[in-house]
Amino acid sequence: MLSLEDLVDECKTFYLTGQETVNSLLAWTVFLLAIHGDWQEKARREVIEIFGNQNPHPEGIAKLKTITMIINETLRLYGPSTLLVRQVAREVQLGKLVLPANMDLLVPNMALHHDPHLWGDDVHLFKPERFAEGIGRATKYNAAAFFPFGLGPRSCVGMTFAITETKIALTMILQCYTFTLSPAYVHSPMTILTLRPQHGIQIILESLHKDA
Ligand code: HEM
Repeated sequence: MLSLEDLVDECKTFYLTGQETVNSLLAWTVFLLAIHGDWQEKARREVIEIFGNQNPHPEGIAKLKTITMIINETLRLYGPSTLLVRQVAREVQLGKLVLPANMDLLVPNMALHHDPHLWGDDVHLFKPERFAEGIGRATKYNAAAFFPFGLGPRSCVGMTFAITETKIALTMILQCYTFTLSPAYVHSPMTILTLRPQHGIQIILESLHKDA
């Protein structure tokens, strides 16, 4: 049975892992769409086609193909989680290496997401079309090429919730505004638990509805 302390710990974990991560993902997605106006337009066209100016609903969210590609490409380039931590339970052979028990193992998913051997020479470019045929095709079915939510039995329990939340917020932003990057923006991604823009992301919003 969970003690009160365990319960409080679980609530803190959900707050921390659930809030900052989605916040970062949404911020980086808006940033990338602000500098890639063509993808912003494609995303808006899809949103208007599916929802018009109505609030997003579950059936429509399931149909958002372009937005899904954009979110995956953002998770690849600026995934909120930059590395996973594991502790070796007992001595184990991993390829040519022998890992002793209790060793801390850092698995840098961000390095793999930026590896030109896995993604090609255009690895640093924002190209959501990589994901046009889904994650399997984009990674050539290599599970170690893309795992923004971790891998294995301890992978993120909030993944579907996080992606749905991001889609809802992004849909509502795209329905109301066009946006560009402010000249005040200084590019400086840094990791404090999640990958964040050190100085924030300054965006210039223009309302799509004259009376808004
Ligand atoms: C874009 C958003 C998110 C990203 C990129 C993300 C990423 C991750 C990663 C990489 C892990 C560790 C997996 C591992 O060690 O293999 C994790 C674990 C976890 N995440 Fe998320 N997460 C996100 C959103 C959320 C949300 C919204 C929630 C809850 C509402 C959540 C709850 C958790 C919990 C409870 C764990 C620990 C699972 C365990 O240890 O069994 N995450 N997440």
